[in-house]
Amino acid sequence: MPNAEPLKNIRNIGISAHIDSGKTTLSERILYYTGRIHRLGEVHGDGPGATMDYMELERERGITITSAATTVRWGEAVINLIDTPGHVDFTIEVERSLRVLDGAILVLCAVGGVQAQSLTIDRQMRRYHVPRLAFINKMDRVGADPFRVVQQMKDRLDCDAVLMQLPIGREADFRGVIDLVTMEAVYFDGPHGEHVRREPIPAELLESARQARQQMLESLAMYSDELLEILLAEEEPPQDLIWRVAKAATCSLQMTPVFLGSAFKNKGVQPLLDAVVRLLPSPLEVEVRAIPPGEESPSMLLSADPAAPAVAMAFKLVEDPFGALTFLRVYQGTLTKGGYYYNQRTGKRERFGRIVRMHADKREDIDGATAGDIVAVVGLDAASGDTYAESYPACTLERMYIPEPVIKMSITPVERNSAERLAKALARFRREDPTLHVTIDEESGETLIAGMGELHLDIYVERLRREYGVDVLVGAPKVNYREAPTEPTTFNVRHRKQTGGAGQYAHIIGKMEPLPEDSEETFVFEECIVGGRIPKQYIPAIEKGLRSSLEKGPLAGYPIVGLKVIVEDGSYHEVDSSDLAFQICAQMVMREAFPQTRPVLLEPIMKIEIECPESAQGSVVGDLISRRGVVLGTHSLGNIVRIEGEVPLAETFGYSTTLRSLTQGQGTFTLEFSKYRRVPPSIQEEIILQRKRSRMPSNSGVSSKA
Ligand SMILES: Nc1nc2c(ncn2[C@@H]2O[C@H](COP(=O)(O)OP(=O)(O)OP(=O)(O)O)[C@@H](O)[C@H]2O)c(=O)[nH]1
Repeated sequence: MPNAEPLKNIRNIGISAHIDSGKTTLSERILYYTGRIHRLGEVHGDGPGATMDYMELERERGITITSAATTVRWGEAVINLIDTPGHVDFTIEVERSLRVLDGAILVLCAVGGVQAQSLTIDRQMRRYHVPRLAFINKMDRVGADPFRVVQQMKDRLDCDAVLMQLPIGREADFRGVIDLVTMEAVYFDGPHGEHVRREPIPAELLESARQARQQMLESLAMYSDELLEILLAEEEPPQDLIWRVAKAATCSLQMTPVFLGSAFKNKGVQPLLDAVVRLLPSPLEVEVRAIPPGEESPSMLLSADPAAPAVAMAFKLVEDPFGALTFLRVYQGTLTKGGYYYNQRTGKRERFGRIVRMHADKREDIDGATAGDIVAVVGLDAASGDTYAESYPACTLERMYIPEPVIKMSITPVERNSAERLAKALARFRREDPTLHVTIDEESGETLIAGMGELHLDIYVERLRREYGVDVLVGAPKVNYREAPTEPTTFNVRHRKQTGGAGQYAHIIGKMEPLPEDSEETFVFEECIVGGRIPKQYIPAIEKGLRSSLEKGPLAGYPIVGLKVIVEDGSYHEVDSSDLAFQICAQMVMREAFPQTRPVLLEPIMKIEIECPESAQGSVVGDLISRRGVVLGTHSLGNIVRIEGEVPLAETFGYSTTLRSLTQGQGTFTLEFSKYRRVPPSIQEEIILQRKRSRMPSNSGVSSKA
């Protein structure tokens, strides 16, 4: 029978955070304390590696590349746990996970505090309205300061972070936590901290615990008149009221409760799991709306009733030696083994022959799953974000936000006979990761891969070698520039072809202008033709002709963005006008008029965050400025400094090598696409010249630099 767990006991949570904050180590401890594994594997070191980093590459590089999913039990609760990567280049994994989860744990380093990726994760959690707890990890490290991290959460994440615990001891002396709700000291005994021991608070900490509790209660009272009145009457609030108020404020995203620990030193994990159950919502408490057929907005409220028609969303595709696995979140009704369900994108009816519950890379067969559950189905022909339902058309769930790629590079198989394996591998990666784009360069015939950053593409090059035995030569990374208008212009273009056979006639008059800088659109088409000067039937052909010309701009063949075209007038011929004639005329409009808008090249600007020893700050900042970068802020964290800035993507290739040498290997950085900005004129000329050279035929006798 489908999952018999009462929905109120299910928690679907993700663990997300900045690189190296300890998500995988925390996941490992959770698996251990919930009895899913009986041996702790460390992310680094010579052991077999952490269970959740099951890909060999993850074990070697000690990083989490793909989201691993697993289900654990904690008391009465069933927790579906997704461990997500911390690298901004794998943001799609985080997007995907947060999209289908009901709550999250935001892991922060007690030393590093709020770092670049924390900001990205925070934005993603808000985008998908995901309530979250914060776990300040690495409390055992030198320089651990939870109060500074809480203040950073308030300042940089603009969230009401409320400490629910106090540390007992600091750094190497970190021994446990004080539970400010129950006012108890909590210790973690045994070789792996598996025995939780609650004691009275040590006398020397009692006063600070009382003050911290008062601070916590006053913060919570902002969300509850009932609690406020009790505090004003100077009475002792009941614990269940404190938890109830904290849960309501957390689920409404008004507050972020903060817990402390050291996953590596096996401290603080069990109270965090208690908080997941107490403070994060069950699927019953999360309102999910779907988009009815033919509509734009999610107006259809889904029901958790197991008897309602099934609705589920595919959020992750993984192909492994046993076949294609599609991870699904069930939003309504029940999925049953052997049942048939329709893909709402393709309309195809598919049989769910095998339904499994996942534990990292192992699978457990089940007979079905109900609303709220996260399971995987074997052998579906799905794409990330697809909705499945019992009928067609039934509804679709909102699509995920898929960021555009900002960098591309060519890949050429070293051995000609591996071309087929290369194509198969890229098709698989593409299905799993919609932010990976694969195209063929029309001029060179090379295979181009495009993604979210150098690391994102490097990982795929490495996976090609390891998983498919395909070695590739990688071309220099190329920046996805854009071409944008800077001034308005008018146009009056006539297309007439009267040679033998059917003639062609089309005439379009109008204007084009730049879109506002902050516009989310890349192209807007409007028409305000009166009196049938151009019959309405030809308007779609005009738009089609204009859009077909956006792909290659006149400066250097890059896509055109930020353009608005308004067709105001024109004329047509009863016999010679046609869709084709107006489509050709529209292409002529772009060829003739767009250059008059004084277009410029735009380049992707990356948000960069660097952490390095204070002693290297001068040389790191100097190098960043030499890359046309700007420093937006620096924050001192003891002997480490965090430098925040912006830098053109084109100036960041190979930056990891430079940073390593500038900081004797101590520096780390994250790069995340921020916006497009105009290229300086001198560099624009150079890019256009290079582009022209690369397009010249090789026997042109003109030497072309690499
Ligand atoms: N001192 C200390 N080190 C920790 C703690 N938790 C994790 N680490 C170490 O920090 C490093 C990164 O840990 P991971 O668990 O891989 O971090 P992650 O966030 O999963 O990393 P990515 O997924 O690659 O972003 C490893 O060397 C861990 O052993 C902790 O509580 N204290």
